Amino acid sequence: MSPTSEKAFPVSWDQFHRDARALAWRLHGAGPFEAIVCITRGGLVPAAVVARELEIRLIETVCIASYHDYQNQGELIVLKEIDPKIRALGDGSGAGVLVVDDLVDTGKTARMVRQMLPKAHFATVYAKPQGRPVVDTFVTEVSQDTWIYFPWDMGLTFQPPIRNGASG
Ligand SMILES: O=P(O)(O)OC[C@H]1O[C@H](OP(=O)(O)OP(=O)(O)O)[C@H](O)[C@@H]1O
Ligand SMILES: O=c1[nH]c(=O)c2nc[nH]c2[nH]1
Ligand SMILES: [Mg+2]
Repeated sequence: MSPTSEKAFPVSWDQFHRDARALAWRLHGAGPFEAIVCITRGGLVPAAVVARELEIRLIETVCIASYHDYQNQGELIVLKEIDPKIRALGDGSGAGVLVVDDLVDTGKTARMVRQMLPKAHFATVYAKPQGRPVVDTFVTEVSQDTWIYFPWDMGLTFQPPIRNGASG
């Protein structure tokens, strides 16, 4: 993602819950899934909603960080690998495993997890065009020059009146 995204796409908790539930509806016909692997930290929230809706109770994490400095992507760091018991599912291919993240942007994070679980089903709530080919199921696409603002990263602040020069 470029250091200064031109467009902002702010998402409230309510909207995120609706979108994550819409993702669960789409995934309902794509399973069954034996386990969820969520890509932390962003994948934790949609994974909780999807796990509840699809009644999946076996949840694993793969911990990857790459946006160390706000909108600048750096080196991908794997802080925790997938448990070998989960990697062994589907004869070691990841078949029957659902990988969940909040979004794909460049697709680098998802591609790295795909190498670990080649036949897993990849699902994100939001997708940008560069990352879209890496995911099997998503809910909403936004343009590449949009930054998605998640509710866990935001707080309530005063908004100046539009007439005083507030930007959209
Ligand atoms: O498609 P990409 O360009 O690889 O970007 C997408 C990834 O970036 C964000 O994670 P981040 O590295 O910021 O860590 P976090 O989930 O802990 O916030 C987001 O949650 C995705 O996992
Ligand atoms: O909060 C975020 N919003 C984004 O649009 C994005 N892209 C990569 N990582 C991201 N994190
Ligand atoms: Mg993430």
